[in-house]
Amino acid sequence: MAAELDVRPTKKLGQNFVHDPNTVRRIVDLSGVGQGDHVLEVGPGLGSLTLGLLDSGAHVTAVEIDPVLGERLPATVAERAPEAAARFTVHIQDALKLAAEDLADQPTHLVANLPYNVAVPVVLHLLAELPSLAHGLVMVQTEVADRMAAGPGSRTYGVPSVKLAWYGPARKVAPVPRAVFWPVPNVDSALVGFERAAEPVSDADRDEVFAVVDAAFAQRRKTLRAALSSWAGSGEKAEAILRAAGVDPRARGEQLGVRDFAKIARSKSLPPFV
Ligand SMILES: C[S@@+](CC[C@H](N)C(=O)[O-])C[C@H]1O[C@@H](n2cnc3c(N)ncnc32)[C@H](O)[C@@H]1O
Repeated sequence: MAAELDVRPTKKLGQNFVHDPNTVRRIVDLSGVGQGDHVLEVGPGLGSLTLGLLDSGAHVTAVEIDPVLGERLPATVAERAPEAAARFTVHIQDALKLAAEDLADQPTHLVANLPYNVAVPVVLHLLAELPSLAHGLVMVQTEVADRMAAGPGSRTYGVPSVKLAWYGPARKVAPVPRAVFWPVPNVDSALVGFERAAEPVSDADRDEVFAVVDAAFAQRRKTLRAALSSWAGSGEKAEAILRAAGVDPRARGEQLGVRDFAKIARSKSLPPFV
């Protein structure tokens, strides 16, 4: 298909296309999407996953940054799946700038083979921007999949793990061999599934919680007392906030779960710290 379109994939946009129909079927099956579901696909590229998603009976809204690829998609769908054309929409746009009001419907599922360099920012942006998004299955670089799904205490636990956990649970679903892509990337891939939790983790302000997480992991080898001293205003203040939150000031960020980070943020927003 790529040769037919005279496409020259660019590394900058993470353009590695899945050409294996079994992999497409597997992703669609694992995503659980079907008749009547509303799917958001980021980076449809040449449309192999798009066609698989449409084949399930789902409505698909695709967001593609590359106009050369995006402008071809309606014709590809009309030719390969004419019965599904009415269930397909494409926006030629940066997914990192997508806003709820750009979309005519409210997607419930994110299913995507993501551009690897922006995979985590895209997922976090869409979860923040689209409250209707309840389920996700995304293909990312294996190391990123490990970071997204890691729990406290693990070597790969970090900012992506905690921020994703703010929205709900994430898990590494399956590895994907590099041979299914064209061009073949020099990294391995994996599928990550995530769900939005029915109840928020905490009523703390998300931006405040994320600020604590960023500060704690910016110096992950340091104790929380030291790592949070600038965020709090001083080491003494950091220690008092941590104690009020019931968190040991000598602990490190990598030992805390998302609820602990939320308690720390809450604690700073309450007297005597405000
Ligand atoms: C890994 S390829 C996946 C292509 C296709 N879904 C597949 O599986 O064959 C990533 C796609 O995301 C697009 N892309 C890159 N950055 C993007 C962004 N910020 N917003 C939307 N699409 C983007 C690329 O142009 C490319 O088509």
